[in-house]
Amino acid sequence: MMNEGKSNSILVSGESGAGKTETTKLLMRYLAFLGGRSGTGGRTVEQQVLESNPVLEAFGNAKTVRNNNSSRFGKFVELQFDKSGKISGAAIRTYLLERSRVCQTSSPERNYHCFYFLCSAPSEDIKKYKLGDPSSFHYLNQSSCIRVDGINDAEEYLATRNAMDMVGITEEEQEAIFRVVAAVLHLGNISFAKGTEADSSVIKDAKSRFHLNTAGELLMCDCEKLENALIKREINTPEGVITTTVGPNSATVSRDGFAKQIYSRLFDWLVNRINASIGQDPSSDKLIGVLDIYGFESFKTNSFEQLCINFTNEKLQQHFNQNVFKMEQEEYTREQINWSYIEFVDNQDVLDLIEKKPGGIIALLDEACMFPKSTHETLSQKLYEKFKNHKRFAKPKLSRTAFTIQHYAGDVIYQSDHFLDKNKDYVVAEHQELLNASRCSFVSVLFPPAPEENTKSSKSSSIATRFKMQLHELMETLSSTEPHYIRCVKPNSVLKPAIFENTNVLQQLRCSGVLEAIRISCAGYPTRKLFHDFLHRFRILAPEILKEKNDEKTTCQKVLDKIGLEGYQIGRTKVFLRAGQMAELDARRTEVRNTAARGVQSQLRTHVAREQFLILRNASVCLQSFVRARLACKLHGFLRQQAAVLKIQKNIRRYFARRTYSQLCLSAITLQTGLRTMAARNEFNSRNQDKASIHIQSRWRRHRDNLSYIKLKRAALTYQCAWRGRVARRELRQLKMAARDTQALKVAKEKLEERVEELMSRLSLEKKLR
Ligand SMILES: Nc1ncnc2c1ncn2[C@@H]1O[C@H](COP(=O)(O)OP(=O)(O)OP(=O)(O)O)[C@@H](O)[C@H]1O
Repeated sequence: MMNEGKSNSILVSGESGAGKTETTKLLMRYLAFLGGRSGTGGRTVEQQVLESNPVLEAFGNAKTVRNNNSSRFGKFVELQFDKSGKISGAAIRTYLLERSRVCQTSSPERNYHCFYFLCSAPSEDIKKYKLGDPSSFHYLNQSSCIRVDGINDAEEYLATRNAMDMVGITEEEQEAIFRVVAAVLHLGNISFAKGTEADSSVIKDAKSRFHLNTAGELLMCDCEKLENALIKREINTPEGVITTTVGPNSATVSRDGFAKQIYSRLFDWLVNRINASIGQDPSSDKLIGVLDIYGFESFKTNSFEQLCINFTNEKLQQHFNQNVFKMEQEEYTREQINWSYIEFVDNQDVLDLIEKKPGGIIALLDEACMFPKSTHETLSQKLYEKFKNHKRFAKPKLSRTAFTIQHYAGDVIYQSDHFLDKNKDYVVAEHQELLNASRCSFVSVLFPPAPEENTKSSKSSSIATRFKMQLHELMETLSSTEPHYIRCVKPNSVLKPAIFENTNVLQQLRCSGVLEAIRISCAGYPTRKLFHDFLHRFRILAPEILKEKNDEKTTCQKVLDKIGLEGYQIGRTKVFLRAGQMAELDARRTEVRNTAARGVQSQLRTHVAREQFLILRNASVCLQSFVRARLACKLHGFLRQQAAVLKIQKNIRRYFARRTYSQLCLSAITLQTGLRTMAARNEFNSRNQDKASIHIQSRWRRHRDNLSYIKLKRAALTYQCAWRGRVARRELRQLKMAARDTQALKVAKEKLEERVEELMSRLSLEKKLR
């Protein structure tokens, strides 16, 4: 798409249950991977598109005979790309939701998944919406199939709510959505009985009234008005508005119509809401559209929906024929290349039969809807009459209302019984007014007031015509894009893996024109390019040939010869290539470009790497010096800290040591003092004792010595006295002898006398002292 500058579309087709939806999901995932924006904040467009699938499947898919998860609506997803090839926006367009399923299901089919999911919701939700087992609701219990293998309704309910969160549907909106879904279920349980007057009806019983009131509460509208809207009709006449009543059957039809309208509007709202939250890119001019539309259907009983579905498939088949066969072969002829024409089955006549205006089935159906007196029988008669000679139309032998159309995929018998009702697309004015006046803004938005002048035209609008117009628009979109086809083939009808029903598979391949498509792609030239475009793209494979001054055709021929391709053809203005040759040329071109790119890249990378290296080196040197400075600072700080710590430790230790020492000293001194005091006291005591004993001894000795001295002295004195007396008497006798002789003796006599006296006084003194 980016190379060619042209939008693309992928048309996924096949029978119901062949795998279209699954293929579409894989495609979307692949495109999201290719064009996704990684790393952007929030949810990307592609994520939101992928996450919208569970929401649309919950409300638009149902179990059918052919597929447990059959899409009951068509879907065209438009991925918009910006100039850089990234997804910049997306839009989902849906086509013709099968409304009748809301009110009518038959075994073994189911109604839309969301009803069953809601009935398996957590108990608080069940209580809030006054729900119960699915089999208690008329819209669900018409079929005996309530559960489907492989679908866990309770888990799916939570998954759907989760997906709603993802696509940006708020909690209040989700609450309102499920309230409306529950209201539809309750509406279905309202039964009517015949009223007292003719053509009138009343609410059948208390149970029906309960459901009526619950539906009214859930839709937040007046219950009495809801009842009137179901059993009464207002008719505008020139004289004024007349209110009439309707019988039970008409009331039931009115109820079902009401429920279908609500559900289809809810579905449209969901699609619009998802589109609004994904966002479009108005500036985008390139898109890839993926079309997943309901597959061809042929049941036992086929009705209006099957006609629309098969009409769509016919349209798509024609698009396929146009692109693969008609246009292809026309171009071969125009370009005058060697070609033998391949036949194919053209389905233009079936399309004319259905959509031609005037005179096609849809036109006749619309016409019949305009006449109040038309019935399905009159419609059938008209069809039989009009197409009695049409080779694609037939009347089954024993039926008065059925008709057969020979589709490209086989004959289908349609029962026209409900064609008229199903084709009418108008909202009963009373229903419109009632819900528009709802106290719930969500419900009133679903039913905006219809403009006065449009009321008439909307009454007459038909579903088939609207659908035809939608398809026409779709075809126009597809025509402006490069189409790609994916044909899904259903291997078996028992929905089991690894079983291939060969006849069935072959029939599908034949009907969808795949066999002819294979023949044409084997024999044909799927790729073609204008000479100029071809040379512009592939000139790099042979640049020297371009230097020669030849015309474009010859240059193309020479380039292709040089490359050595075989089997191609040169037309008048274009080069026609066989399947795979373009890819081969592209591969060679890519190789040449890659080699050149590698040279440029290596030079550029060297330059960039050197620049980066220098920047890196400077930065790293700067960083290193800074880091080193920081480390040195840190080390310095650490060392300072360590020194401080040591100092503090030293001081603390010194303090503690000193304190301990002081305490020790004090204790020692105290101890020493005590001991010394004790010793001194002992010494003192002993000295005192010694002194006392010495004193005593000295006193005693003195006393003893004094006594002995006194004794000695006395003795000495006694001796001395005795001696001296003897000596003195001897001297006295001598003196007396000398005195007698002389005077000297007289003096000596006197001296001796004095002496005797002195000694006598001393002796008396001593005697006194003693
Ligand atoms: N590629 C696949 N791999 C495994 N199973 C697949 C694949 N494609 C389809 N199936 C199985 O087939 C079933 C039907 O596929 P899917 O819903 O895609 O069919 P469909 O063609 O879209 O049908 P319808 O037209 O009814 O919507 C899937 O539920 C799945 O079980």
